[in-house]
Amino acid sequence: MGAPLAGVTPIMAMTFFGFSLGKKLQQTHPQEKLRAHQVFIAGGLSGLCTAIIVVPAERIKCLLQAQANSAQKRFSGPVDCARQLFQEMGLRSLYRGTVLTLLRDIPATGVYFMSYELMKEKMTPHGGRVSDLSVARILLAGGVAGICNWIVAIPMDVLKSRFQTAPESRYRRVADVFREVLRDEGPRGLYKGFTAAMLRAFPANAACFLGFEVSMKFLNWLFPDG
Ligand SMILES: CC(=O)O[C@H](CC(=O)[O-])C[N+](C)(C)C
Repeated sequence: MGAPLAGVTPIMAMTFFGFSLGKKLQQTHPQEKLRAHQVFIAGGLSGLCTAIIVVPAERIKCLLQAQANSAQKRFSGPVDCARQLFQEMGLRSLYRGTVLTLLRDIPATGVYFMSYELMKEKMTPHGGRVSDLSVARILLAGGVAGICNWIVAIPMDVLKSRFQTAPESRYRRVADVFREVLRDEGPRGLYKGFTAAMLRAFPANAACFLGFEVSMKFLNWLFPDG
């Protein structure tokens, strides 16, 4: 539990940093409202930026989860796992699964932020301000964004987890893992874990966006000109 929790904070910080950078790069002035496809692009950039933390964090998480279900204990914990991977094959081993993570997170994070912004806009009363939305509406928008994110992310997430936990020699290319899942389980195999991901997605992301909005309000109150 400790390791995933310790990983979530920098990942979410990087997620929101990448998104805000993606928005700034497309705006001509700070108040400019972006169109839906521009919000998607900003989210995609966020997915790209987070890969630097997400890939090794998930490689370690997936290996430890796989080990928990087997009799053989190769790693004593996350730090030992990182150390062993690095000693064996350097950064290349820690960053195994980068392509699949990018294929998952660039589109999924684009959809994540786009659906959140669209939901907030749709729920804003005519003539009202998006920034005045109630807590319940922010929770709803965040929860729906989490669901949309996972609908897009799940197939690549299934492939990525398999790829990251397999012995180095098992798959030569990313396409090999895709072919294997389709051959053994059919297209349904790409949606393994769908229900569990959905059950977690709504509350986790509702809370995440509420935390983000509250922190932003607090920071804007502390530094009104910042
Ligand atoms: C795939 C993933 O980590 O999704 C995040 C939401 C969640 O439920 O964990 C969102 N994001 C990729 C934007 C960090």
